[in-house]
Amino acid sequence: MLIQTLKLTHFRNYEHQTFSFDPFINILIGDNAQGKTNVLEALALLANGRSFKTASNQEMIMFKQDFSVVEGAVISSEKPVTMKVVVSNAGKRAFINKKDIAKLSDYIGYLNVILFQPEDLSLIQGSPKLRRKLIDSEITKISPIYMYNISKYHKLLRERNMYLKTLQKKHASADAYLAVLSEQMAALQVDLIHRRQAFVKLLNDISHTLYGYIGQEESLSIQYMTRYKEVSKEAILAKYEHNYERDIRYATTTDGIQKDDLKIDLNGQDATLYASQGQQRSIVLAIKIALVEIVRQEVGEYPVLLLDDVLSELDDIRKTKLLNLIENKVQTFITTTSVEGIHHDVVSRAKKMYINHGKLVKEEYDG
Ligand SMILES: Nc1ncnc2c1ncn2[C@@H]1O[C@H](COP(=O)(O)OP(=O)(O)OP(=O)(O)O)[C@@H](O)[C@H]1O
Repeated sequence: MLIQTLKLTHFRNYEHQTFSFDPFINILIGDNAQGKTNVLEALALLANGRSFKTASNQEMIMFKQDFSVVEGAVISSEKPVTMKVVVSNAGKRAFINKKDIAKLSDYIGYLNVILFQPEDLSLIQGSPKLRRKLIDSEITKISPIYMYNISKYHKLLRERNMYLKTLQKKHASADAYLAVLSEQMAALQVDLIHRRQAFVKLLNDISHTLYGYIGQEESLSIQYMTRYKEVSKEAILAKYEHNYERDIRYATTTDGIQKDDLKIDLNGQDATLYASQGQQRSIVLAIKIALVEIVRQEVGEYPVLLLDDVLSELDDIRKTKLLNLIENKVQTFITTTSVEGIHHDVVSRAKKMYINHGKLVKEEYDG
């Protein structure tokens, strides 16, 4: 997959700006708060129909404007495709080859991006929510069925929690409606757990090898931890029924995949407790490159890699390993305040774009 051009209209601090990109390495250079990450956000919006920074449409629209437009010319499955997202306060509209696409699941898939930000370095020690978000967003990109089922599950979960509140207020016990919601959620969870397990198995296999390549000696293992001993509709439903009284008392669904997590170990020891800062960086790096590889395996093409200010967080060895692994294979966008610290070979081959106050002020290949 390749992004050839990007056109921004009233997007964040860009009034009107067009970019054309290198098939391999693109470096966006500029001082802080000039609009480098905004470009990556626009690319991810183009790919996924949603921002990685905000759920608010208003935030993406330039101050004092009513809408913003992000358009891109992309090569997907070896064919040229135009993708466009229009953001207004009324919502977002997405277009493929100028055709209005009503369902997000029909829009995504043309362009896959993997984002690596400094925040990702807290993946190991951060809350389980971060790790669930990672697997959910990555599986969603390669599986429209997962995307559909996970959003249906969250809708049911909200509905169930609201209904539990009603029952709590009325001092009522579980009834037929609660049973129906629980049954639907149990069935969906079986499917979602199986898909998460298959994805994490792939992630484990690939990142295990990559972790060794990065130069770490320990053995990395990543497992999906479900709270259910038996993953079947009957067993999950039985757990729900067992919890009815407690759920009503606290007006919340105590069990479910919204509580699951990843178990990350080094040589059999819990990485959240024992991994050093350097080991954690290597684990996250291995996971991110594994995600790139998973897209290639599942979709048949490499995704686009977005490295937001992350190179400065990696030491020279890890930086070199990362760049070697993606070299001449993966279209990559790097944001940085300075090219110092990025290997000279990489810089000289890259297209360098200088950003100042929401404008592309200079672009060049050499130097
Ligand atoms: N809706 C908006 N309208 C106009 N400007 C905006 C909007 N949203 C953000 N900005 C501006 O965008 C700039 C931030 O851009 P961005 O996050 O891309 O910075 P950056 O170049 O990546 O900086 P850093 O190196 O600090 O990460 C800020 O100046 C901010 O005021």
